[in-house]
Amino acid sequence: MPETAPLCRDGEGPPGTGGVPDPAAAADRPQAGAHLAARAPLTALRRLGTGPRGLTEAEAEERLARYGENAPPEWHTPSLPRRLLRGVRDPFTAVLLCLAAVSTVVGSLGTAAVIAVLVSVSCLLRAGGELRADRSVAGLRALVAGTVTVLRRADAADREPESREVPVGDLVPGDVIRLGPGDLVPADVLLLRATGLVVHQAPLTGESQPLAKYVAGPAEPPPDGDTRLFEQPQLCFQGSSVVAGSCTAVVLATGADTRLAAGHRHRRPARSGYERSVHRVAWNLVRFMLLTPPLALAADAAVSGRGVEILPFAVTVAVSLTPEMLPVVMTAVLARNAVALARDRRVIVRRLPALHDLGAMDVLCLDKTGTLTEDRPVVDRAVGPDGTPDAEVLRWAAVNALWTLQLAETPVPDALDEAILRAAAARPEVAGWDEEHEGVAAVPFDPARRLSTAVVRTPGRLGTHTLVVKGAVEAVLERCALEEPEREALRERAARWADDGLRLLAVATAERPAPAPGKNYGTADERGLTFAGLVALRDTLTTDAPEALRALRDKGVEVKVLTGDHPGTAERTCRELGLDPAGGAVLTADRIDALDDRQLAGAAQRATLFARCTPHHKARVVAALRAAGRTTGFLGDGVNDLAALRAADVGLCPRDAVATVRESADVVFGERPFAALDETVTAGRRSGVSLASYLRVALSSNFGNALAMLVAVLLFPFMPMLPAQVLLQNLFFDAAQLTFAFDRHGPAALRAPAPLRPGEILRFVTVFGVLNAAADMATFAVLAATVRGAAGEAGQALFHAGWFTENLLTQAMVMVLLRTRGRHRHRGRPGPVAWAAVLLAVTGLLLPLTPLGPALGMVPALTPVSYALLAAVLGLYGAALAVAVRHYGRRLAAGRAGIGLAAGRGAAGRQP
Ligand SMILES: Nc1ncnc2c1ncn2[C@@H]1O[C@H](COP(=O)(O)OP(=O)(O)OP(=O)(O)O)[C@@H](O)[C@H]1O
Ligand SMILES: [Mg+2]
Repeated sequence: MPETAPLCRDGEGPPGTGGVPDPAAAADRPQAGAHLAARAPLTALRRLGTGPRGLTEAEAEERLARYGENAPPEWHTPSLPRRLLRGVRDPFTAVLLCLAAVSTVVGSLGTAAVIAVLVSVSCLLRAGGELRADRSVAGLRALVAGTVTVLRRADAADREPESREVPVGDLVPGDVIRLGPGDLVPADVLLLRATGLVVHQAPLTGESQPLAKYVAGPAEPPPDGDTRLFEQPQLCFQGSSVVAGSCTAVVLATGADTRLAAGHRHRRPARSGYERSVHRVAWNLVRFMLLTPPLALAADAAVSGRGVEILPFAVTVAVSLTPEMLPVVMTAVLARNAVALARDRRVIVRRLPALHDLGAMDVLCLDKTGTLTEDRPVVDRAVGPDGTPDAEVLRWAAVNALWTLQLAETPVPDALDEAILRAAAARPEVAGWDEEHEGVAAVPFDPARRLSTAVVRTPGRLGTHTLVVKGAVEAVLERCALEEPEREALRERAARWADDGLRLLAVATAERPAPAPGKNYGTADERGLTFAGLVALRDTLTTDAPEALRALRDKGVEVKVLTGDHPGTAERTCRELGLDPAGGAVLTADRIDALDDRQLAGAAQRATLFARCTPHHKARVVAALRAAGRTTGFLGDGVNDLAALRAADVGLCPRDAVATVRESADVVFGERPFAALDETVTAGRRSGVSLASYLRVALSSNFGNALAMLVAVLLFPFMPMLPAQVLLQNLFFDAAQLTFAFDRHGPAALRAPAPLRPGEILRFVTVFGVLNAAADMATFAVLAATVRGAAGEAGQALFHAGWFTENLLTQAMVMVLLRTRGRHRHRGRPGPVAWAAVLLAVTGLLLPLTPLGPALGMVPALTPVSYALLAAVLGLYGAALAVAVRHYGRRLAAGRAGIGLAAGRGAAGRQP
């Protein structure tokens, strides 16, 4: 806040009259355009058919029926047709559709039909998976749905409105609401009164700097037509969040009429680390796929010159390279784990890809107050400047708390204020504290300033006001008129108490002549204060935190604490949690300020505790950790955590977090966060490991096959497999791969973070794809030797049957062997993937023997010798795979990198 920021005076805002309902005006639905017209509060209230005392219950009910629910746009889940359409936008689907078009043009209608079936099945399965996941989360949405403080009257005769909490969805135009720090602006509103209000409008404007909002005084000219809508000081919009201060406002537009809803229709959400990883892998494949048909044609032209006759085959090779089921398996893996978390642990994953990021997370930053502690502070003692108990200190602290609450009209008091008010009410020695003073102005607590200030009339002294300031010890002491040694002594006393785990607030006062009418108090008046004393409070540790954090560290997730509190208090908390902050130095905000981003990246990795952080510091530390290549999670609950939560790879919060935090978090815990943290991380890792093993298997096998077929075109005067055969075996393989969504993993696989690394995956796919192609070449050699005797068509049918069988057998083998390394494998009964592999192998062996075989152009008439040779090729391939997996896994482990084959750490999607 700038030094000259005004401390708002009481009584600012519209006069408490008017509000005569104007039914005619109320009848026209308030549209977004009405915002601009509605600058003067009184006019707006009249046009909305309401008054400063809000609507009656009956009016609100009638309007709710008329305007509908005030649902934020992200609640509107897309319909099934829209989901299906979205599936078509996927790059693989797009390529497949192109290939289908080419097939149709060259008259290969069968191929086109098979591709159409593949695309439809994939889109349907994917949309179904998403729908299921959305439904399960929607069921829990009520659990985290926000409420808002609204002023309503029982009936028109009722003069005084009652302030009560209603679900955000029940808000209607004309409602008068109150907002405080951490609240999400639930609709488009016009301010009636505001005190130190600062809002963050990034979701609407992308502007990261918070903006002050206020009611322009009657003397101030109305903003001119050029002032952009979002910059108008008297308007706040749905989707913005209150960073500091408070206000009373009238609702102008709700639901689909808000600016956010209007903008939402045109915006695409940003990509997460996971999406970037998958995207990179996908585009590399697409490039290769697009290259395949021309490559096949060119190769053929060079060798045998069959021309367009071979085009259907070339298209088929490209199709066989496509992992059609990739989007399906990806969605299914994530959805299945998210649904299980919602059902079993009441954990809501609001953004599916966040589950992968959670599994990749290798450092978790935690807020202290309210997350690691209960945030139910109790006043322990209040002492004067000399360190002896002094009731006067508690009295001033209570006066500050009461008047900041009253004048700033914050809907809910913060925990420290509540504790002070409770203590003052219970202690006879401060009796009467709430009647002696009358408040004049106030600035509510702001985590960046770490202060709250109230101005009250001084009893018995007309024309004199008393400024009462309370806040963090350092922030208050630096504003007090004290000699340096004295200030230092007070700081030291505070540090000693903080070491005992006490939370501290300093209190100071100053008498000032009342300013002339029209002049306001400014933050510059908070200088030269008289130090009154300290209030010490106790807060208890969340009982299940130590155990949960230990479990997390055992799983390779580093834990760091980022707090706005005193370093001493925070250090004590860390020790009680079993985190040793002394190992790495404690970084305080002033030290963080002294470091540039690069230095901070190093320092942030070493430190465990970061104290006296403002919201900005918390976000900087998180960003620095990410820049250092760490996948960073943030768990917090307060307004001061919002920026950090947004800066993290994955943001987590408890259910009772402030509304803005809940709306920004990727994962919301429905019950105690620490009770479910371990399982949530494990679910994330399970997703990551499943996805990585699916990608390894599907891509290396497809790549190997495509490579082998391209080479075969060069070597043989006939096609190594007919298009229909390729497509059919592709279909079988795809179906088998769907089981990856249900894959099980041994505990060893889940012991370390499991990020998807596109670079590693592509390298793996290249190595194992070439190995796979080599096995296919060996198969070709055996088959070529076998069919040498059989002439023409019959020989080809034999060749085709042989390769069909061998190919499905190798794919089955790849499914089992490339999934996970030995000790990471699930022990016990074979899982769904193993069963699918068996089924695939059996299909490969038996299908050519059924009537379908000859219908597809396959005649299995291999000699026993050929069978023996093929078995040998298969055995050799299996052995080579096993050796390569072991070798590759060890190399990866040595390089501290992993794609689920080995333990590793690092950021998903950010390495080259
Ligand atoms: N209502 C209040 N009035 C005056 N000072 C306050 C108030 N609430 C907090 N403070 C002071 O400001 C400091 C910073 O508060 P902030 O809310 O940023 O973090 P915190 O609650 O201490 O810790 P955490 O970041 O772990 O939640 C507190 O440690 C306290 O000294
Ligand atoms: Mg907190």
